[in-house]
Amino acid sequence: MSENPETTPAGGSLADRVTKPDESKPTDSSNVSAAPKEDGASAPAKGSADLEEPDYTVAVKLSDLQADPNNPLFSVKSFEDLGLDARILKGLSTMNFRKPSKVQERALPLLMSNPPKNLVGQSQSGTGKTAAFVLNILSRLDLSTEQLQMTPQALILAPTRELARQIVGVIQIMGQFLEGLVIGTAVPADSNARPSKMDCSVVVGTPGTVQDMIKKRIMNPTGLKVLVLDEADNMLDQQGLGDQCIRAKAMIPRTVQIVLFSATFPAHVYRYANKFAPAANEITLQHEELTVDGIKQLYMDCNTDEEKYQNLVQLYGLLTVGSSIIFVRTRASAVEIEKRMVAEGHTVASLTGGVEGSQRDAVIDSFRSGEAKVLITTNVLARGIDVSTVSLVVNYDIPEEYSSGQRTNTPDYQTYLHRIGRTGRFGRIGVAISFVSNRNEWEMLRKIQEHFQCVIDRIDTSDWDEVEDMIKKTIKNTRAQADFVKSN
Ligand SMILES: Nc1ncnc2c1ncn2[C@@H]1O[C@H](COP(=O)(O)OP(=O)(O)OP(=O)(O)O)[C@@H](O)[C@H]1O
Repeated sequence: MSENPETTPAGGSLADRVTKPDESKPTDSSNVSAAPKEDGASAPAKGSADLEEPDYTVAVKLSDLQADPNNPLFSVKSFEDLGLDARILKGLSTMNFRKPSKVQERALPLLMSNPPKNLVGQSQSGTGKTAAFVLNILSRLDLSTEQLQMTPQALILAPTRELARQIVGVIQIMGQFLEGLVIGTAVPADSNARPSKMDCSVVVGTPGTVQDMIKKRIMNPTGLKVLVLDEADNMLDQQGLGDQCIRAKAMIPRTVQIVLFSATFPAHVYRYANKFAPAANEITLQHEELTVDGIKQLYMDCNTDEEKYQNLVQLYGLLTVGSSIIFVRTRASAVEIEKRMVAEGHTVASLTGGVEGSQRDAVIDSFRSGEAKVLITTNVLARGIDVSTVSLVVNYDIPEEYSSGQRTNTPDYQTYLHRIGRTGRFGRIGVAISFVSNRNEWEMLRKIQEHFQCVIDRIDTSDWDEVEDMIKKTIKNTRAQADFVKSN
């Protein structure tokens, strides 16, 4: 069992309802593009197909990547071919989604066929799994009466409040032309807030809060038709979350379509996933297929912990080229590094599970909007978070497996992959740098390369100008495979 030092606080009680401003009219586009800034994924505002990064050299267009059969974004069909409702197609077009990705093209027919079948779906980070499950849900909703609009028909569970809020943002935009669609967010409340009833068509939340709401009859589960677990391997495997998911599932109709998605499904969780979603259709990958070509993986030798810090400070100028996420092992070191860097005049923010409720929302929102460009965090944000401007990820500490609360010196392969996957989203280019300061970390890095059959190159820190040049050059190519393909 992989146990992260960070877990989502469970059992909060606030329902944060998001209701359409005017049910009779589709939300206007100014409202829509404002939404991701404060809440949802950053990409839908501009659309991944329509990068506006004028300073950067765009070497390969998204359409080229989507035409390459070896690319996870490849597809032969169009969204129209997938039989989606015209109002949903209109939502996709405002997001600038021109063609489905491979996982969308494969998953949607399996998800949308009748009678509904369960699905266990795997695809690389940043390849559009969210749209795959959201499109199925939107297609299955019956919003023909007010009562139906106010009764949850689909439930999406995610491991963190940040991811739940992000998914709400995606549904808001994708479903903006569906009259009567009401979305509820079920995440832990600030301590003084009162829960409001989940009178909505779709609920997105963290498992502890959802379970609590069903128990307290704040949420009525009897009309549910679809249950989605995003980051399903983590949800089923992580201490606490797994039990909460099972209890939530026991409270909802047995007839629901169960959909599990993740970039990773380690073997022991996969077997369990098949029990959770019986007789499911499956879309799976080999672990050598899991790394994303657009993410350039590097490492930096640091002799001591202090040298890790000094290298981070040296990198600061690069961290702010786009946006960056620094992953550390513990909440305490996130806070410590933040304090030290701020005291030295750098602008950084930190987000850990030690912070709660709306305070956490304020930090992630300022990171999404670009106000804060460097975010120091723990594994709490390793999964799912989609901020398209993130061009650099730093593993200040290499992610490690825990056993009975103790470190094991064994790399946490899944977390490594999810962490680096915060960059290089949907065909973009990103850089991931791991700091290595002792023999154990070196050994873990070696195992990671072996496991994923990938090469992690060393950065020579004897000449910082050169380091800067190399990283900048990589980051400035916004599309995956750009340089790698063209220069070879
Ligand atoms: N068909 C599409 N065309 C253009 N952009 C897309 C398409 N599908 C998804 N995207 C964009 O790609 C980005 C990544 O999508 P998403 O967050 O769903 O990835 P994911 O597979 O869930 O990744 P992770 O495993 O990290 O959670 C998002 O910004 C999304 O808006």
